[in-house]
Amino acid sequence: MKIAKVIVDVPASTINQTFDYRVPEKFKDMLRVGMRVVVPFGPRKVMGFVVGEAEETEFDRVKDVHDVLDLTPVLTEELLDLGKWLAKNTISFYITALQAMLPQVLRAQYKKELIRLSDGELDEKLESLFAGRDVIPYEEMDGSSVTYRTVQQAIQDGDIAVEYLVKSKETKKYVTMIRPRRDSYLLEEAYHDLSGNARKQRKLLQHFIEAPEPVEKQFLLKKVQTMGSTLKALEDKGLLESYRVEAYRNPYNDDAFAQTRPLELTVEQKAAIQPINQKIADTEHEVFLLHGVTGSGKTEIYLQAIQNVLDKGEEAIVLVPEISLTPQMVKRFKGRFGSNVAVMHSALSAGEKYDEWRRIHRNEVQVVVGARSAIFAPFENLGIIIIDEEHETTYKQEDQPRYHARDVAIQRGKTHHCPVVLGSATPTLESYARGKKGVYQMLTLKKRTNEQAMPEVKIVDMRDELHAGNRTMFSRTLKEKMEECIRKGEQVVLMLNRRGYSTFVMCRDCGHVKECPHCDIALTFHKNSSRLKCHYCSYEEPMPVNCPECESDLIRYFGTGTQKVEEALTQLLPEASIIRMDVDTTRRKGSHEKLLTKFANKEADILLGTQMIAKGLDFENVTLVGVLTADSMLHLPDFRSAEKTFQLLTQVSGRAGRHELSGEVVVQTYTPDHYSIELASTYNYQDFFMQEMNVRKTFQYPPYVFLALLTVSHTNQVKAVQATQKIVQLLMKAVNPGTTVLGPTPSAIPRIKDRYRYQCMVKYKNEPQIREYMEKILDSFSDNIKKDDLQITIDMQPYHLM
Ligand SMILES: Nc1ncnc2c1ncn2[C@@H]1O[C@H](COP(=O)(O)OP(=O)(O)OP(=O)(O)O)[C@@H](O)[C@H]1O
Ligand SMILES: [Zn+2]
Ligand SMILES: [Zn+2]
Repeated sequence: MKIAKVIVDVPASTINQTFDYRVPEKFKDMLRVGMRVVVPFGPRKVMGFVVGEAEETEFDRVKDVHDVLDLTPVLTEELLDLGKWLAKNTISFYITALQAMLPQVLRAQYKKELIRLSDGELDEKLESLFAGRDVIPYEEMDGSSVTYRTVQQAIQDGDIAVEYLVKSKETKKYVTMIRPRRDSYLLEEAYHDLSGNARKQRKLLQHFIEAPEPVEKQFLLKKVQTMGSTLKALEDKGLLESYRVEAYRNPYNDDAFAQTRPLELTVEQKAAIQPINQKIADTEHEVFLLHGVTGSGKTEIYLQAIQNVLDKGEEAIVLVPEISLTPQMVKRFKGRFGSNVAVMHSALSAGEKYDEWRRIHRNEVQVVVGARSAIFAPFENLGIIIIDEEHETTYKQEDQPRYHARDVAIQRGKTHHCPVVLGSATPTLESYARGKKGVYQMLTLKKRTNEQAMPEVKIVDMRDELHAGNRTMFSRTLKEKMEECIRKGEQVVLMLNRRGYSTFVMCRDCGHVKECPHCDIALTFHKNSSRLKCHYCSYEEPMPVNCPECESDLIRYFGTGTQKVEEALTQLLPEASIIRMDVDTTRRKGSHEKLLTKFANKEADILLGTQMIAKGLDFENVTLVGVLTADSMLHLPDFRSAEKTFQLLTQVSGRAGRHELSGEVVVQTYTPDHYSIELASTYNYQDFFMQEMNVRKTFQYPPYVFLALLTVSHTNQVKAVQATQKIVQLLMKAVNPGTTVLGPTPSAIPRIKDRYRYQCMVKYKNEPQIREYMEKILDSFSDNIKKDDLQITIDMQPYHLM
């Protein structure tokens, strides 16, 4: 490569373009498109991606590429193109889009090191460079007589490695291995020659006489219970040698998963998988919407379709929502495909994520199961993309680039000519409408695989409870059913629908609510520390003893936290054992898994939790599901609140009676007549869809229109309003007559971190140039953004209208 076209890591509006850099001789043969480089940019050196190459450049003064960070490209040509598409669609910088596709380790700050892998003799100059050390800073090479060529040769020979050290230090991991340098009989001779005092040395030799295979140093030292110096003595005698190898951090022990075999599909499943298999066989793109009730065997369809793809020598991406990426879920995929599966989710450390990514990058696995960002897995022969629980809002990224994984999946599916399967018991209105129109091909599973009816749902009106003198948070029905269930030795799942609820603090005398001084939102009470915290800016203060307004001491916290429910539950059913699962009890790594295993082993009668227990869990002994507050989401300022309520109730009801035992559900609510609650209780998706579509039509919301949300923020309220006002005017002038431009309106949270927030909402049916308008707006405000600390965020597919 002579001239590299580079996208530099400087996110500013004028810099969505490539810059030419000359490739110095030493990099000419190895530099390729898709690698990361370090280039001079103004006075600084910055990271960049090589996105193209040329023989010559039209510019006179072109600087040199300073350094190359990768030995193989980290982004394929397809991903480079996808990045361009992503940037354009989400109105982001190209560099931001490219960064989003890589694991964090490759995005962060870096420092390079040379690592010695071999204890054998190196090139003379290299030897003097290392000067007895195992690791040296890369820069030392620059001042030395060692050529780049020599280093590259040594890397190829496996004698040394280049390592990018990230601030977090979580890059590759190396382990030291020990192996014998002599044949067994020679070791045996040496064994007898050793003096009787050298007991540990003899033990070490003994080990290799019995088992000549290389073994990890740590393991060996532990086994023989000796120190490195003993080992060193044997190395010095030329009997053993040590060397370093790269180790993957595999968070899952693959051997621990019992192998599973494909199940004989039911008639319904067969009918559903057939069209998918056809597209796989024909190498054709199509989007399928797999609409199957909970427990209808969608996952088994995914597994078998993936098997087909693997048989064809191709690869598969499976997206599952973060919270259903449970050990149970991992087990289903690892059980079928073993170590051929990489798992990517946020609970992994940066290093673990990087390792999983590299296993994909090096074609060591063919299947990835992961949360949202796994959609960028660097596979080159994709045969299928599956999005489970396609209705989950976590598939939308809420930072730049604000993409929806579904759109990215479809884009990649088109490029790779492969099917995309969207699965759900409660598809989004958008997807279902597309299914009805034939844009997506609809596949339906109406029955559970166990042929059981869906669990019966009983709605309890909590107002009646109050009238009858029951002031607890448990209805009489729920209490009775829980008692009965536990008596029979079966288990209960209790969900507290907390979204929209928080444990805020209010004065009973004057009604004063403690708010964050920097954000217009109530502070949340944290019982453990007895402090009030803001969830938007991390502000905190101690819980007041008296009301700051009226001095009354009747200041109390309100709302129903899981802790509070647990306490009440213990009073109600003192003999029942409870596992509480919420953000607090699952913060530590692995605790989520531990709690679920405990429940699966029937070590508790009741699993009490927030939304996180509604999804994907499959316990055979659960026969009762209780929902404490079905309607707490309904009153949020969100046009999807009815849809989300319907989805959540359906999902959580689906946890009961999934195996031999039949199940029951009790839903407590203050609005029993709301259609989302009523229709969820009869599993009537069709009617819900029709009703909700009417609502969306009346109020002009998706899927009838597209939305774009601009949020403007500034520390000065007037400036925020004025800028928004101007944006509204600019847009009004540009758009079609059928398009609505709303604003300026204060955002649902009007102030965060002392910044006032106003918004402008665009509702449109057909605006082919809407993205250009948005870019123009950003351009016209670029001075205010740079110099006056104005912020404008644009979301082309808003989910949080906050
Ligand atoms: N063909 C089959 N024969 C027998 N059992 C099956 C079959 N397919 C799936 N199952 C079993 O039925 C249960 C439910 O299946 P699965 O979890 O795949 O459903 P699902 O539609 O993905 O459920 P959910 O949407 O609730 O997560 C599982 O225990 C699974 O092992
Ligand atoms: Zn008061
Ligand atoms: Zn705050």
